[in-house]
Amino acid sequence: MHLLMDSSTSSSSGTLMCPPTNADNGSGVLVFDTSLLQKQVNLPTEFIWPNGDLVLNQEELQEPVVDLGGFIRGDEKETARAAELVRSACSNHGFFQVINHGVEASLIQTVHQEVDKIFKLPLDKKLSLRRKPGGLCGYSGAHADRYSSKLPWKETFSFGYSPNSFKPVVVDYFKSVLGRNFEVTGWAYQKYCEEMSRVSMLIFELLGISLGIDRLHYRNYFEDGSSIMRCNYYPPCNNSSLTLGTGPHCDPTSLTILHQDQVGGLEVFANNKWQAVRPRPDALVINIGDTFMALSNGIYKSCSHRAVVNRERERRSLVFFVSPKEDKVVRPPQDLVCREVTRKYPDFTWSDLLEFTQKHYRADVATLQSFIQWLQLQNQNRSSMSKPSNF
Ligand SMILES: C=C1C[C@]23C[C@H]1CC[C@H]2[C@]1(C)CCC[C@@](C)(C(=O)O)[C@H]1[C@@H]3C(=O)O
Ligand SMILES: O=C(O)CCC(=O)C(=O)O
Ligand SMILES: [Fe+2]
Repeated sequence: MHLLMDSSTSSSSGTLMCPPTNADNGSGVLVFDTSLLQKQVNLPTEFIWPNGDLVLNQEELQEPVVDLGGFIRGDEKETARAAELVRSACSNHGFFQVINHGVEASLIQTVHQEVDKIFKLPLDKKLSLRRKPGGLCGYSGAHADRYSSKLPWKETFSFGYSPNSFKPVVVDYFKSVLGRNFEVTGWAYQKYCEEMSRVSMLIFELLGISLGIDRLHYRNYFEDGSSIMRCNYYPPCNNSSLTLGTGPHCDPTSLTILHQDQVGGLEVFANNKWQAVRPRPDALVINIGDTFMALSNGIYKSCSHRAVVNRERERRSLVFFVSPKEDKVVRPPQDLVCREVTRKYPDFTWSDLLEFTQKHYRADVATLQSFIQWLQLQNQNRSSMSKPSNF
């Protein structure tokens, strides 16, 4: 593999050298060079994950496939049936697939093809698009600019989307970072994000119905939300059994809408074992994130999942993460709290949780619990600072 490092740092993998690129800490940054890495026999230690995270999947997840057609048409019986499937999936592990969602197959196909235009760019061009420290938008190779162990075997390209903008924000982003040649690509992703946002609103309505609260409650709450779109590219890996494309984690966001190609690799930890999500070209995979778990007072689950890599085949996935507007308080509706008697999580904002995952904590399976503890500590410190001192 080919980790380029600064000359003052030695690597376990025998790497090429380049000047330090991380101006912040001057320690040098590993570079995920896919043209070289596939030729290497041994996997560099930076990419090796602990055995506990690598346990093989045993079977396929039996998640419901929810037909949205009847709900979109306003058919009451079919809506009730869809809501019941959503309720049972979300009370258990938080994963389900949706079909007849109204997103054109040709649009999904186009955005998958466009992924290659980004990841097949020359390495130096991709590095010039790298996401800034503490930020989320841009290119990342194995997250090597942020971490030095348990590196994910993937490249990502991420950008923001907000539903109520009057400007085509995605097109503008593509044009500004990649130039005019990427205007068409930008439009494909703009349309895809608009469609994902539309589907997310349908799902929020179904979630409201399934929880027996005002059906528009979550839909209205997320109307001015903020989203992150991420393209994932997982190159083939000779040592695929030692590494992971995305390590075990719960999404810190509220709702995730994912489309994976036919290679497959998404796995969910449910009923005490890893289970594969079968790829379906016509379906979108939906899962509940930590913020929605808090918004449902813990009734709906955000569950651990990961992406394994393939020995022979490259894999692509498109992920749309939905979150509330940054400063909006994350608090479950009163109806749910009354039913459950107690609040499971304190109030927080998405902006606090986002900052936690970008500055203080590497998102994993315990992000929400760790964040709540951190928040409580911050609040204690703040209140002790504001108390009059007796010395
Ligand atoms: C708030 C976020 C943190 C991550 C990007 C967004 C949405 C999901 C998060 C992530 C994908 C969860 C898995 C681990 C992670 C580090 C990754 O492998 O990409 C996460 C993201 C991140 O911090 O980049
Ligand atoms: O690529 C996948 O299938 C999973 C990616 C994922 O879980 C994520 O990006 O949060
Ligand atoms: Fe995820």
